[in-house]
Amino acid sequence: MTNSFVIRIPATSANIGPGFDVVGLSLSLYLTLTVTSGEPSSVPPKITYSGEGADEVPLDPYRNLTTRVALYVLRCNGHRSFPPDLVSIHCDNQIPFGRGLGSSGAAVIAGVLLGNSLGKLNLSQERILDHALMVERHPDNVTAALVGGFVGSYLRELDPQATEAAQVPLSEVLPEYPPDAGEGWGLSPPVPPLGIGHYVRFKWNSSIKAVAIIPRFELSTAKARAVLPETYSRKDLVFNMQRLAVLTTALGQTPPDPELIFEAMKDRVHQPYRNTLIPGLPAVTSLITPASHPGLLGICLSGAGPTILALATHNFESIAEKIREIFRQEQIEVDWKILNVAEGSTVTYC
Ligand SMILES: Nc1ncnc2c1ncn2[C@@H]1O[C@H](COP(=O)(O)OP(=O)(O)O)[C@@H](O)[C@H]1O
Ligand SMILES: N[C@@H](CCOP(=O)(O)O)C(=O)O
Repeated sequence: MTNSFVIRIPATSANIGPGFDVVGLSLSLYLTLTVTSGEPSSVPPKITYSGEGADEVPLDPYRNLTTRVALYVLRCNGHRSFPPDLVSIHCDNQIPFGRGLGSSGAAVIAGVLLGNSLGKLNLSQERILDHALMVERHPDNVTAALVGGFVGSYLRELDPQATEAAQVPLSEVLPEYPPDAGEGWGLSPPVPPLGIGHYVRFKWNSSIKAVAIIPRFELSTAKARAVLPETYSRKDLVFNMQRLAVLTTALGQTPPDPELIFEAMKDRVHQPYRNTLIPGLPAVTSLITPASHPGLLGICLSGAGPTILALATHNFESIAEKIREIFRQEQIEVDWKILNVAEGSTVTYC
């Protein structure tokens, strides 16, 4: 007899301008896993992909990010490997890789929910987040992907022992080899400390949609983090905090105030440093305004980029086409999509 369940995770846009590593917004593009169990066997589960990333993602369950995370969760909770009756996992992916739309955060949440379901672990939402934060160490994408909506989160300051447990290198959290291939496999993985991440959902005015303008090139989050400085001036931090404090309420107000939101989506902590990696970004954020494009509320880099996120209530197409024109001047082609704010992740048993 076969059983199956479906895991669905939304895309996310992190930062929304000033909220670097703090806020995230879930968006209506999805990573969907269909997981099938059947007769027990010693053969590893078969992984297949369709959609975004299908031609580049590893299909070996000991190398694929989602299944490695699932294995990590299983091993933290007393299961050595995948259950023998796990036959196949099909991933249908709408979230483009390396574009700042939270593909890796979605893959990580998918992995934690997969491990939780396969091991019948019944982990609380808080514990699910703890496991995800051992892998993706900034909370903005994973929290929004898990709970949905417009979300602010912080990492709790841990005691020295828990800090050590939460700082082990990713290669130890997610070793890449199969169970019989090395000494390290016998060791227990680092179990997440309790209550690493905490979050709150902000209100969101439902007339606001997100236009994602997606350049046709990838930029890894790691590379876009490597260009950021270690320290900031008080002036720049105050600039961002003032705007973030206003933004988290302004996007829930009716009607949304374009002038207030446009200024509140400005940033001095990450976008200026990422300009060099995303030709066209300075022009996009300075040339298109609510005055030039009625309906526009604000523009920011989505996550670590290169996608641009324009929040708007109408005139979506003209905003997107203007941004396309600016990128064309830099010889960069884009695709664009009008997205809604999405609900959080779901697991549905068939
Ligand atoms: N559905 C997925 N399954 C497996 N690996 C994935 C999946 N989505 C993303 N990844 C991995 O994450 C990488 C992209 O992560 P990252 O650089 O953080 O960009 P993003 O902004 O899309 O999260 C991909 O190149 C791939 O290695
Ligand atoms: N706060 C992070 C967000 C990265 O998001 P991603 O979708 O680009 O992975 C950052 O700005 O580095």
